[in-house]
Amino acid sequence: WVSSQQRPASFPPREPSLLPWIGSAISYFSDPHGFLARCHKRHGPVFRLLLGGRNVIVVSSPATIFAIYASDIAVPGFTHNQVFRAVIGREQQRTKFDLERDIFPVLDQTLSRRSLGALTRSLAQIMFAKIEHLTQVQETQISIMPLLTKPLYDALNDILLGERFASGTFEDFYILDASMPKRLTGEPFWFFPSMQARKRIFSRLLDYVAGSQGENEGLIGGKFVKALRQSDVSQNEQACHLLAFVWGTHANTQGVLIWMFLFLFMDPVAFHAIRNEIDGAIKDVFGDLQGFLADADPTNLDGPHFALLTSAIVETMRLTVKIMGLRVASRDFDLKDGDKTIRVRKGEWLMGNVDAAHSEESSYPDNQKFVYDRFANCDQREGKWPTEGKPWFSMGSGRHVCKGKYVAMYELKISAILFLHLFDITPVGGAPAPWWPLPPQRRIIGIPHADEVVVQVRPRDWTK
Ligand code: HEM
Repeated sequence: WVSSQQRPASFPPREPSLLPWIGSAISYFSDPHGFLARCHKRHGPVFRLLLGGRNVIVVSSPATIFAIYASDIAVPGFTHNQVFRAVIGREQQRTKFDLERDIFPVLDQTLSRRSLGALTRSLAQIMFAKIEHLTQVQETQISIMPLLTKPLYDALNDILLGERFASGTFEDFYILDASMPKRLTGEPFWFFPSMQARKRIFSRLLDYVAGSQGENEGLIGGKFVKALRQSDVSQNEQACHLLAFVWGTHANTQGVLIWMFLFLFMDPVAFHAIRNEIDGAIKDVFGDLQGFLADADPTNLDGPHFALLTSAIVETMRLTVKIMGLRVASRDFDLKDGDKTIRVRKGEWLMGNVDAAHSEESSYPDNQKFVYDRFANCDQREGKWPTEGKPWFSMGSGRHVCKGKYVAMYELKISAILFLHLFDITPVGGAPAPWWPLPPQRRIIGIPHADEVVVQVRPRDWTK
């Protein structure tokens, strides 16, 4: 007792665990957000955990999370290899191909805000063509997931990969994606349906790479295949890389889109305010729907005309996207946390507690609530992200900020505008269930899967 009294208190404090090697992994993976919140309460904003043999330092203050993401000493620990392994079910084969070196520059070039024009010229039109038939029927009942995300999935594949991979894989993608939380954390699961679904998408991608039609096929697909071929990657392995890319392109955007509509169903005031804003902007900025379809450039969707919609999108992400990008220290270094210094050792893992940052009461009063106009008065001039200066990490930040940040925002806006402008959408069975907040057992590390909600879709009167 005496010696423990004399030992200097270690900083950061360590969360005790009885299990060697496993440490706190079971508590963490069964309710990541709840577990971190309990540790935060016990130890304060910085603490250490043992997670499956890894020493992880968790920090919660936004300034320290920003510092980690900006640092070149803290390198991504949850890399693309892990996404590959989760989607494909095995490690990448060793080849000369390097995703960051060979494909990231293509993404930077194609998906940067400035070059988005080529992508955005047709997205609204292709999507409209895919949902126009719903304006001809009086009423239809359909699950919200395919309603909202299938047209977007098909349209984006058409643009990014080209016509040959434009349609026919949505249902299988959905089955595969549903198994991803378990695939990523290595939990056992009933894998047969998801393996079969993966096999079917894979065989489509194998045909795609075998019949590749040159580097200009789609905005990214042709260049991706060319880079893989130049690195002597086999066709089988090429299809695997493309499959991991397809998952990364769609999964998060789909999750956010569904959650935004669920939040709007639960908040009729928000629903009507955003729809009024959309109707007004289509009239004032574009003249009518045809004008919008012809000219839905990202610059026309920024600014005050869509301030509420933009705000609702980033607010949906604040609540649902709390991806805690892990980093590994590539050498020893000192990390400042307010007036304290955290000594980080080479090989230690660092985790930003994004949940704590997104729940800061001083930045986000009533922080567990969906407040659709929370960001409406922030600076939303062209190209500005309304969360600048706020503790908001849904797209990461710093060196490895999301490469699809602008395209994702654009896709979400186009989808919301088309669906809210064209249709009345209501959950079947009257008053919607309170889908939020989620019970602890449904909180996962990525975006939680939303319930299957069946909605009634009716064309709005003006479409007749
Ligand atoms: C709402 C949709 C999306 C969300 C919430 C999202 C979220 C994120 C987050 C949080 C990170 C950083 C992870 C970390 O720090 O370790 C990230 C990275 C990345 N995202 Fe996204 N993402 C979305 C859409 C997209 C899309 C549409 C694409 C591609 C078309 C994309 C491509 C990437 C890539 C390539 C990276 C890795 C960047 C790097 O390591 O340098 N994302 N995303």
